[in-house]
Amino acid sequence: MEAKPKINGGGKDGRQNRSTPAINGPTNPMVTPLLTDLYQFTMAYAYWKAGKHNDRAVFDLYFRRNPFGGEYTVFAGLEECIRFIANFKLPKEEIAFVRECLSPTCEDGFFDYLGGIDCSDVEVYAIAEGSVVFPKVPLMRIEGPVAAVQLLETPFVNLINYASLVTTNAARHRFVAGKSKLLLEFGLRRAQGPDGGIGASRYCYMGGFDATSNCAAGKLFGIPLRGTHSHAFVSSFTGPDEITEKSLKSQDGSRVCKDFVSLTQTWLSKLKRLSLSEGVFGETNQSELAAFVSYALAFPDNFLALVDTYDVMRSGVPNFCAVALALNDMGYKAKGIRLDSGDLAYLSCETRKFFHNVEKEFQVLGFGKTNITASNDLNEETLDALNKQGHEVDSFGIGTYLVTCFAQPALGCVFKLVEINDQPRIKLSEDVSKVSIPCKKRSFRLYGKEGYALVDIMSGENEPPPKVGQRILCRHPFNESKRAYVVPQRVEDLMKCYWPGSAEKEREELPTLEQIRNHCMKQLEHMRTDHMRRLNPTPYKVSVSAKLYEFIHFLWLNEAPVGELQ
Ligand SMILES: Nc1ncnc2c1ncn2[C@@H]1O[C@H](COP(=O)(O)OP(=O)(O)OP(=O)(O)O)[C@@H](O)[C@H]1O
Ligand SMILES: O=P(O)(O)OC[C@H]1O[C@H](OP(=O)(O)OP(=O)(O)O)[C@H](O)[C@@H]1O
Ligand SMILES: O=C(O)c1cccnc1
Ligand SMILES: [Mg+2]
Repeated sequence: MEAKPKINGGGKDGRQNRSTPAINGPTNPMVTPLLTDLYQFTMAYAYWKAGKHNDRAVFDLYFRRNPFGGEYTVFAGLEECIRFIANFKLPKEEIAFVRECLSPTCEDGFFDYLGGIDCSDVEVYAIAEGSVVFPKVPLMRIEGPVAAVQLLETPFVNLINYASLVTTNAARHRFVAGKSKLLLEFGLRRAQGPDGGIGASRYCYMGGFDATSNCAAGKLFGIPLRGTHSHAFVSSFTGPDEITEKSLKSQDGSRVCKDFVSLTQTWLSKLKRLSLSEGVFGETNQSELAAFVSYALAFPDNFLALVDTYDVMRSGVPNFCAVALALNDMGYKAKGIRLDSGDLAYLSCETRKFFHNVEKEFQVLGFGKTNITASNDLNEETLDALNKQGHEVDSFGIGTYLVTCFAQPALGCVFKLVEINDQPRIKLSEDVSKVSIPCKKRSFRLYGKEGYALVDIMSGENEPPPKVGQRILCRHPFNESKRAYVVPQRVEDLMKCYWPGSAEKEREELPTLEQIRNHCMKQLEHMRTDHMRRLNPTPYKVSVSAKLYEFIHFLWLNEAPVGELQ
């Protein structure tokens, strides 16, 4: 079943002028400045008390490891961050609550200051939403007064984490399913709450799904809506006698079939008599047939049937074909079936054979190609297994594993201070992968001769950018021996300004969901397949310039105390 929702705008203002920032607030009204960790407010107070709150800070938002054992991630959630920052304001009631939560010794002046924060002097630079991204490279750089930017940490990380994780999950499912399959997101009932459900539908679409069953997401974001019907519909019928209104007007309106139930029964008998069905089925379930007939009478243009309530090959598929052939007599083309249990490879192949036989025996052109949708706890592994076995499924309905990100529940984005008052800062760790990369940086993607991305490189903000045709040394940020020269054929400057604050810069327009999705699909198509494969994918190289490398290690040694052996 297909529905075409009206797109209600989704808050795209399409304007670039900062003086008219008509950016809607976050999709979820629960996203307010209070949706943060208490320590952001306690730190804000301590910054304020120390007279440090307006120190100019630079934070990077990035993740450390790709999810799902893969070597790529899709960046998502940026629009929501910009909507949040564009409308950032602590109302009186929220300030009163913060006052209650903090120590009674906190001075009044701080709460006046909190009420005045509006992010008009915060700058946000980011990689385009829907881009393929890699560990350690900043997805976003947030600059501004340290206390204000600190308040953005938790909501920003929250808005990016699940969005990027589920978009990546969707992209991975798309990669395994292949381009030609229709992918339907069916996860709302299993998602982590209403926001998880709405977010999943939006970001799965971004990551390459074709449609969702979630009506609210269809209305909010203009995502195509699709659906079939459930087992309850089938089992709610007890037999053909239940059907009282049996007439059906033909598709062109020229004829009326007074008893569509009888027409279907006639077709069922013909199917039974066919040599093709010898031994395949005897008596089909008549209550199932009644359900299918009723559905066809309600939606003659959109007839589809869930065929596994009783027995797929002995009842569901023959019953479907009987109704579909009766509809064909009346000028309608049946849409297809859904399989929701059993061996989906085997059943889809058997069903396809049955459809082809019907086409041949009754000369119904195209019947063999009738759509087969499959669902039932599908995930990357089961899709991969079906591919290996060979199957005849055209569309996959995927819920639980997709939207809950069952294979990995969090991406692990972090928000780290990299510079304050023009002083680069570093966070050290015993675990090298957790050492932050200091400095206000720029990042570039360098493309090779064959058009594929070769490496991402970060450099200090004032370093000259890499140039096409000019050899540049790309160094692993922490491993001295890992380095390579690259002569880029194309250089892409990854970070754009999405919120200029008080800087005299153009604000990047927020693209529509459809544009982000297209960008995402294009980016994934241009990835080298060895980075994309499921088993042992090749890591994509993330590097720093020679100068930044030297500086990281200088700062590292500078900040790390020398141990003493006794
Ligand atoms: N050919 C196949 N190869 C690999 N996995 C499959 C194949 N067909 C189905 N699956 C998966 O196997 C699992 C079967 O689920 P389960 O064992 O619950 O049986 P079921 O078909 O749902 O049966 P029931 O009707 O009893 O619920 C699902 O996750 C499904 O996606
Ligand atoms: O399997 P998922 O990937 O989560 O896809 C969504 C599932 O939701 C529906 O039924 P539900 O699971 O509610 O009931 P069922 O398992 O008894 O069919 C549908 O029939 C799918 O099986
Ligand atoms: O439309 C469907 O078939 C559907 C929707 C949600 C969950 N399972 C199936
Ligand atoms: Mg199920």
